[in-house]
Amino acid sequence: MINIQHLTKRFGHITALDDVSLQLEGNRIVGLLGENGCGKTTLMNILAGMNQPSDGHVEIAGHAPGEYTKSIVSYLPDTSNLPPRAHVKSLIQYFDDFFTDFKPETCRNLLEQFGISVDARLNEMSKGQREKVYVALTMSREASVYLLDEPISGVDPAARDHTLKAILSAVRPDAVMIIATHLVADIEFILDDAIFMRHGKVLRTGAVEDLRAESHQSLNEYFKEVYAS
Ligand SMILES: Nc1ncnc2c1ncn2[C@@H]1O[C@H](COP(=O)(O)OP(=O)(O)OP(=O)(O)O)[C@@H](O)[C@H]1O
Repeated sequence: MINIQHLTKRFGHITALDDVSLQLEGNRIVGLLGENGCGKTTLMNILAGMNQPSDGHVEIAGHAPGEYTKSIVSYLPDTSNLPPRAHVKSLIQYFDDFFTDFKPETCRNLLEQFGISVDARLNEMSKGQREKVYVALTMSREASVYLLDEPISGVDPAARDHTLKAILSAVRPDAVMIIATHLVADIEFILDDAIFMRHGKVLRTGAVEDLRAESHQSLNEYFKEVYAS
């Protein structure tokens, strides 16, 4: 589904991504993990068609990121550009007008599970509630690729499991979902694969089950060990 070959992204003298190659199949949930500034958001932005590679090659379902891939990629960026004064119901309408694969009923259902009224305004909500609105909107597209950048960092720990289960209930079975996060302990139970990044490079990649078996520890413990060294 996603083929990345020798991808490099430079911002002036900063190399945010350095010769990254990855192949990601459908029907997988992938954790994109690593320290601050290691290139996770840059990679997501390139896959979402919001930023251009400096070098290398990216294909999603056989197409370079652009108009077509935007129609099959549902992206939840780490900072929202949705109008803060908008009511949730207007955002549902906006997504419905803009994305042909958007399912308003799925969105209302998710919001109900999160206990969020469609009459509420974004700027009247807490950070965690706003994140849940963004999750509901993003997951209500019948996309082939879901890109979630820190989707639950503002959600309180007690509600994270519930939010992640709601995400899982909405993801299309043949889709690939990439979740960039620092919250490895909270999220590892839903991951099939993990990508560890450092300084713009892929440090380690593999099935979470294999990483746990090889290291004899949880993904979170293994993650801490790798980044402590
Ligand atoms: N528009 C930009 N202009 C200049 N440098 C940038 C830009 N975007 C990202 N960078 C730099 O590229 C590197 C990677 O940033 P990126 O946001 O991809 O990291 P990240 O892994 O998502 O970090 P975090 O976990 O803190 O969100 C950093 O050194 C950052 O300063």
